[in-house]
Formats: sequence, C-alpha cells, structure tokens
Amino acid sequence: MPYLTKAIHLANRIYRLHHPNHHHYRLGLGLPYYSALIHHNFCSNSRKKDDNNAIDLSQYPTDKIRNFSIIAHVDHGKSTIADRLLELTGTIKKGHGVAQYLDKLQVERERGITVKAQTATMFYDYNNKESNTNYLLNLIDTPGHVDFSYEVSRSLAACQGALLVVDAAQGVQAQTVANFYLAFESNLTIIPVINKIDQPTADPDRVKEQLKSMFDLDPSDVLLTSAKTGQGLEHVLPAVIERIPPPPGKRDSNLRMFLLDSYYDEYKGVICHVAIVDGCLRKGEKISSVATGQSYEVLDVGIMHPELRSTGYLLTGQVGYVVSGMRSTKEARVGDTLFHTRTTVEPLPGFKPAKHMVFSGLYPADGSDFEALSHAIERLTCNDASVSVARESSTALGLGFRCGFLGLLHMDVFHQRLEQEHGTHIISTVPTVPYIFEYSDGSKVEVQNPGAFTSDPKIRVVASWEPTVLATIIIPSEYVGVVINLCSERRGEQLEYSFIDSQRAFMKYRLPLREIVVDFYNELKSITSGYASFDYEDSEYVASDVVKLDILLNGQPVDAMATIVHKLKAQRVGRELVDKLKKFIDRQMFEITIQAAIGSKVIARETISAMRKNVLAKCYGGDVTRKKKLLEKQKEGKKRMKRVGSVDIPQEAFHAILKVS
Ligand SMILES: Nc1nc2c(ncn2[C@@H]2O[C@H](COP(=O)(O)OP(=O)(O)OP(=O)(O)O)[C@@H](O)[C@H]2O)c(=O)[nH]1
Repeated sequence: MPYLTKAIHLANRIYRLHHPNHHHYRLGLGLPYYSALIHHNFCSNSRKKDDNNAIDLSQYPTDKIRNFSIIAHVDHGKSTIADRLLELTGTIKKGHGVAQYLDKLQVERERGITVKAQTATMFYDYNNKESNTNYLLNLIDTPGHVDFSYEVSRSLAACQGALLVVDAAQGVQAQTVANFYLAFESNLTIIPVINKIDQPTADPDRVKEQLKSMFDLDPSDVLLTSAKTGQGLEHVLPAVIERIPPPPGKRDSNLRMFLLDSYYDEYKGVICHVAIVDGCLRKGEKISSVATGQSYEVLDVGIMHPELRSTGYLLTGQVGYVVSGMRSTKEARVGDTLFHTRTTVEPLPGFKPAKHMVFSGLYPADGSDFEALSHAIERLTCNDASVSVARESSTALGLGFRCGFLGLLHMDVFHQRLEQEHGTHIISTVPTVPYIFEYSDGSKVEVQNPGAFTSDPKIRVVASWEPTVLATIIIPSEYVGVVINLCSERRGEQLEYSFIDSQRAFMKYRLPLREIVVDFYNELKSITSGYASFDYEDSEYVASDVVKLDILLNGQPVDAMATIVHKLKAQRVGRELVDKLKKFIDRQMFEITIQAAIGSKVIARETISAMRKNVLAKCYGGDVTRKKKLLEKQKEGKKRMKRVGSVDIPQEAFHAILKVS
C-alpha cells in the first residue's frame, strides 16, 4: 500500500525530529534484568507497604516493572481508561468524584482534553496459573491533540509499551495514525485496545480490520473494552505485564536519569519527573545536570501514587519525582540527563526543543497590569516550557510579550490558563507564523511579527518563503468534496487520496501553515459535521508571494493589527478586517476612517460617522440612576479600551479579528 510506505517515511521523519538519537536509549533492551545486588541493599522487608504506608520499592527489580503509556486520538477514552486502571489497582478510590484524575488542570477538565502529560505509579497483583506476583506499573497519560505531540514523544521516551486506544464507533482517526507511528518508531510494544464497545454504533470488527490494514496489527491481539461500564478492563493490565518488556538498564551502572518534565510547586519548589535509566538515586546524594553543569542535593525523591509519595530512593527502571533545590524550571531542561556528581556517564539522547508554529503578542488588557502579566507568564512558562517568550512593545498596546506556541489550541489553552489560574486579562494579537524574507540589501531574515517587517522604503522584498505542513485528513467518504474545496481555498496541494475502508477516505495535503493556524480545524469540523479528523507535521518552507497588510485608523497604523497574508488573499482579508472593526469600534465624537493597506496602497476602507453630543442625555434624560449605571459601565469599559491616536479600540475588536483568515 503506497500510503503505508509513505506514512512510515513520514513517521520516521517526525520521530527523528523528536528523538534525534533515540536508538541509543533503547540499546539496553534485552539486557538481563538485575536485581540481586541493589535488592540486598534496600530489601529490609519484602512487603509492598509497611504499617506506616511507606512504600518499599526494593522489591521491584526491573523485571517486576512495566512502564507504559496510553495513546489515542482525542476523545477516544485515554483519560477514562487511565482512571479505571487507577481504580482497579486501588491507586484511587472508585467514584473519587473527580472525572479523569490525571487531567489536573482546570482547563483540561473544562475542555475535556489532556494538556500536560501526567504520570502515576500503580501496584498490581498479577495472578496467573503459576504464581501471584506483585508488579509496579507506571502509567504515563499523554495528550491527544495535534498541538501536543511534543508531549507525547516526551512521555514515550520513558516507556517500553503503549496502549493504542481506538473508539469502537469512530475507528482509526488522523491522530491514531500519528501516535501509532510515534510509538512504533520508538520500538514500543503496542497493545491495540478498542474502547467504547458499549456504544450502540460500536463496530469493533470494522475497527479491527482498519487496524490490520493500516498498521498490520493482528486482530487476535486486540483488546475490547468499555471504560464506561468496565467491560474488558480486567484484561488490560495482564496484557501490559505479559506483552510489554520490562525497562532495560543496569542497576550496577552509574546513575543515568532522564528528565521527563518539571513543574513548580509553591511549597517544594521545582519538582522534576524522572525516569531512572541506569543505577539508583537516594535522598541526600549529589546530582549534576549534563545540560547546565549545575549540581544539586537530592532533598526528596519518590513516586507519584498518584500524589507525591516520598520513598527516599528510586531504582533502575522506576519513574518518579525528584526535588533538588532547583530555583526555576528553566534549570530543569526536559530531555536532560542527570547523574551522580563526580561520575562520568554517556548522556542520554535529549529531545529537540519544541518547535514554535504560531506566534502572537500578549498584552495586558489594562496597561498598568504589565508587571502582573509578566509575573503570570513567568509562572506559567515554568510549567509549560514549550512556550517561548520575548518582550516586545506596541504603540497601540504598550509593553507586552511575543510568545511562540506549538499550535492554536496550545495558544488558546495558554491564554485560558493565564486568565483562570492567574487572573490576568489579556489582549492577544493576530497569530502569525515565521516567514522568511530576502530584502534588496541582500539580507535574509525570519519574521515572526508583522511589526518586524521592514518599513524602510528604500528596501524592497526580493523573495519570501512561508512554512508548510503535511496534513493528514480522515473523513467519511461523503465529505470528500467539501474538504477538497476547503483545502484548495486554503491554498492546499493534494498529495494523496485513498480509502482506508469502504466508508472512510484518507487524504494527504501540503498546506501553508498560515492557512491552518487560523480557524482551519474548526471549519473542517463544521463542514464535516464533526466527523473529520486532522493531524499535521511541519514540513519545508516554500516560496510564496506574501505581503504585509496594515490596518489604519484615521490614517494611523495599528501595529498590533498588522498581519502578513498571501497576495492573492490580501484583498479579501483586508475587506473582512475592515468590516469586522467597523462592527466593534463604537461611534466617537469625530468621524473614524478604517483602512486596510499594503504599503501606501489602500485596499479596503470604511468610515464610522461621528456621534451626536447629546445622545446619552437624550436616551436617558429623566432616569438618573440608569444614567449613572451606564456611565459606570462605560468607565469599566474604558479600562478595556486601547487608544490609537485619538481612537478608542475596545478589546473585543482585537479578539474579533483573530479569526480572519
Ligand atoms: N460510551 C462510552 N463513553 C466513554 C468510554 N470511555 C470514555 N468515554 C467518554 O468519552 C469522552 C472522552 O473520554 P476521555 O477519557 O476524556 O478521552 P481522552 O482520549 O482522554 O481525551 P483527551 O484527553 O482530550 O485526549 C468522555 O466523555 C468519556 O466519558 C466508553 O467506554 N464508553
């Protein structure tokens, strides 16, 4: 099947981007699993937990450990399955009252998506015919959305296997494909799980066929579950133990610890999630970082069960947390290797830093809140190292930040977290992608901000390039026509078109990144009644005729509203922006002209006529309280206005133009 070869090739590329030298990390697979040596040092008792509920990890040599992840297309039930497994092993109480335990962030609960990958350690008594053995299982939950594939690959680095969860009614979707290849190329054992078999529209046999034809997964290996009713879940952990190999690594080697993730805790400081690849780590020891060269003392070490549980040590193959007096998560570089100070180790292959696909300016809605915003961004990026932040200033919005995100959802989630978790009100500018421009003076620059586009009239743009993505779209066949229209309207080039079964089409497109960051996914969903699934990976830059589109209010350019668009679309986008602004900017005491322009050429124009002075008095002449209320409201509203020249622009105007593509 040509698709399969191509998909493997693409997946290889994604994988290499994320795991430049990953094969070294997996080299140890198949090594004998040690236990005796260190086992002696720690094994003072053989119980899992003593009377004080302390956890004795020493009874889990690597052959009693399994590290696995759950990967799936968004909404196919990863977090619910994770919950059920945590309940099944007694890690959390049944009906703990909070749906999806591992989705801790408020935004995750509200949007029902997983953003930050979380880890939990479970203890499981496995009874087979021969014996009853207690295992330590580390479950690493991963995000499902396209924007967060960086987190998925990070999580997979600590695993030897993955449950590939597919919805029994929806079948294989775009991210199932992407996630499968991420796991496959990481040499993980894949356990296919068809979930939601309780649904009336479930068709597990059809999904089994898809798994066979797309990934060559044997139908007899597939587990059938309903995370809702609990049906079939009892087979999941036995399959994990029987099919997934234990972690490789040597206990008698020098410590090598892989830094998976980190976050900042008010009380404990920086908490690092780590996987012990070789050796052991104990409280009180000195560790150093390969990336920064800094050394620390281990103040606390333990497992996530699912809350932090101090154990005093972690052994080879185990996954847990370390507190070591790091002052900021900037010191905790994801993918870093930590080792015992004064030992020499071969660093583990790290990760490629997150690639920022979308940039936007973030400004305080109220100019005086700059410090508060700065503080909130600092705190939030402590927990989300995949956001890049640089200071910038705008004539319209004052001091702010230019932030780089993995994608639009990532940007939305970041905004929402700023508001919810830190109480900040922000104005964000139109998202842009990084373009490359070659100017007539011979210079070639990457432009992440339309404001940085040269304004020197003596310098011309000689050539420009824009980033593209390779997009995978899976849709029921009846939507093929509308999707092809949408993609060509978004300047897409079809690369492949085939069927994965009798009802579903698979399409591969090259699309300009600019075209998908602005509302593409929503539109795709809406024209396909929600049935389309979509995933993308970044691809090369291609030559493209793009121009800077300025918005002027009474002749003054509003830098925060400038955007870079393809020449062919400039006219339409300019018209739409001007129309939207007209709707949102209130009449003021004077006439306002709104213009969209490329250089000195105006391509769209609207005017808002002046307000008559006594309009307020006329409307509310007699009623003093209503008038007062209105003035109060207006005062409140003023706070959320930005002034350019003499024109007040409400915050909503900035929001409204975000979705013009
Ligand atoms: N009927 C049915 N619904 C299920 C089942 N498993 C999960 N769900 C529901 O499907 C929805 C999505 O489940 P999640 O567990 O949040 O899915 P997810 O894959 O973790 O989603 P992300 O975290 O966003 O990637 C929720 O409303 C669940 O209650 C199941 O077996 N049967």
